[in-house]
Amino acid sequence: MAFEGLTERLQKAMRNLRGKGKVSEADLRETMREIRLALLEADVNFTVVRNFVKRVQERSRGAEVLEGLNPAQQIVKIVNEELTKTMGEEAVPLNKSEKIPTVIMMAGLQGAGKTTTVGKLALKLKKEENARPLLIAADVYRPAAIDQLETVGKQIDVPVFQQGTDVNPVEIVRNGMAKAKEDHNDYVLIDTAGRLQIDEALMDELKNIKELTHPDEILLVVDAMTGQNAVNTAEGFNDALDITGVVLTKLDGDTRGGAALSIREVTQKPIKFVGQGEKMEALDVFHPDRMASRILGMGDILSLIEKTQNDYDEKQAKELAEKMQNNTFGFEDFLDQLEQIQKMGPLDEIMKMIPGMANNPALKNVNMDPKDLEHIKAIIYSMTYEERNNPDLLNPSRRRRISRGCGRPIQEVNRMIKQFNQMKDMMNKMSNGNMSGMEQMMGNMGMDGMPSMPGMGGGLGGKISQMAMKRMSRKISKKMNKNKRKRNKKRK
Ligand SMILES: Nc1nc2c(ncn2[C@@H]2O[C@H](COP(=O)(O)OP(=O)(O)OP(=O)(O)O)[C@@H](O)[C@H]2O)c(=O)[nH]1
Repeated sequence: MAFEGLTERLQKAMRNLRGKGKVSEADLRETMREIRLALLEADVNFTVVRNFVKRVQERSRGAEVLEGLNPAQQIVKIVNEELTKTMGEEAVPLNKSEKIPTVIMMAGLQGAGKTTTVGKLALKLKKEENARPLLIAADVYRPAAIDQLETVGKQIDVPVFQQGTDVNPVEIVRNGMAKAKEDHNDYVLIDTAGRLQIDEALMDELKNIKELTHPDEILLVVDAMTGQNAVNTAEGFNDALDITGVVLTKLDGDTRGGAALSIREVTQKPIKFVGQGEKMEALDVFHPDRMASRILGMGDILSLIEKTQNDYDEKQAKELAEKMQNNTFGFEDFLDQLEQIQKMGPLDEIMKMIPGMANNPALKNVNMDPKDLEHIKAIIYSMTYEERNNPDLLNPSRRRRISRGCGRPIQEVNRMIKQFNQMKDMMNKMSNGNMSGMEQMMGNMGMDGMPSMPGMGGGLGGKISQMAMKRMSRKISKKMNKNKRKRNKKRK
């Protein structure tokens, strides 16, 4: 799971401050030492770590006294804000040309995910802007690369311009650009060659393509799993090409966090997108604040809502919310959800976006590996219609019948039903305004045991969660209104 170690270590560092009315200089030094080690272990660039810790330490010392926040809560808030700042404050949109086509040149080392990202970005533009992109295959050194781009193009139904491997790449790009003008494509995405390492010949070729096309974007694709190497690669490409942004791929893997946290500060270039899976849909805009929350294990509810909004219609979402609230969520709905979730990406990543779930031990028990999904479906298919809609009917003899029907062991049937009930219970609590998710988050952050706040469930931590909830609900309603406006506009 991405950032797992870092999240745990940062939470542990801040837990040391738990329950302290006043943070002594020694406490602060110890916490900063832990934070520094956590970041270094996550392969964050040394200078970035030094600057980060210095800023957090300075701000924590002179901790601006916020009404209602105790020192420990303030430090969590400072760490969150500084993590965000390190990654660039705000999401940076794609540069666009006033005249079509907008030219996006994609660069990166072999295997970083360049070709895949070209396809993902083209699909995103097509879906979100109704764009008509053209992809140009300019990697002539590996015939397989051209085939791969052709396959991607077919998959997303976007044309690919290619001239095989015998024509000079700059010439291919020149011809591809002419073709795009002729066909009035509004975007051109150029898939350039990759090498195992940065070399002069490659850089010269890329410079020539840059000179020819004056791209609006030069996006460097780097593999998040390679940590410091990704940062060094970004530095090298940036020196040669003056890139305009970075796409960080494979954030769905168990990357430690080094690349995400270092690239912006080292290169001064924004991370614009993140790749979070192999599927064509798995490309998301990079939001530094959401990534900071995710790293701190505070969840990323906004991205989760966006993901669901992309895949659900409003009616479905409303029905689901009602079912959660009335506790009438049954196995039929569960099947629907499983299929939706399968489309969104790996389940553990989705769950991590829910506040408090990142390091939740319960999550480790929610055993829904994609390969188990078919078994889960088989179990549900062996239930009668009544049983699916009223899981309380599932007594031992019915369970044995289901087990025989689907050919899965009874233990597995029992486990699945138990997990389903746990999930249902959690959904019901969260949707009925019982802030268990938020409480858990505060618990993880070492904020439990604080005096309880009137109007918020018992025994939870202080004002910061109230503030976070308010901010979050403001953001959510803003986002939903924006999406509504977009939809209305589309309808017109
Ligand atoms: N899990 C995961 N895999 C990814 C992601 N992006 C790309 N990949 C996979 O990484 C592998 C390499 O991706 P490519 O797109 O072929 O890489 P490339 O940079 O074009 O490589 P060359 O064509 O060899 O220069 C493929 O198996 C992709 O499916 C991602 O965000 N997550």
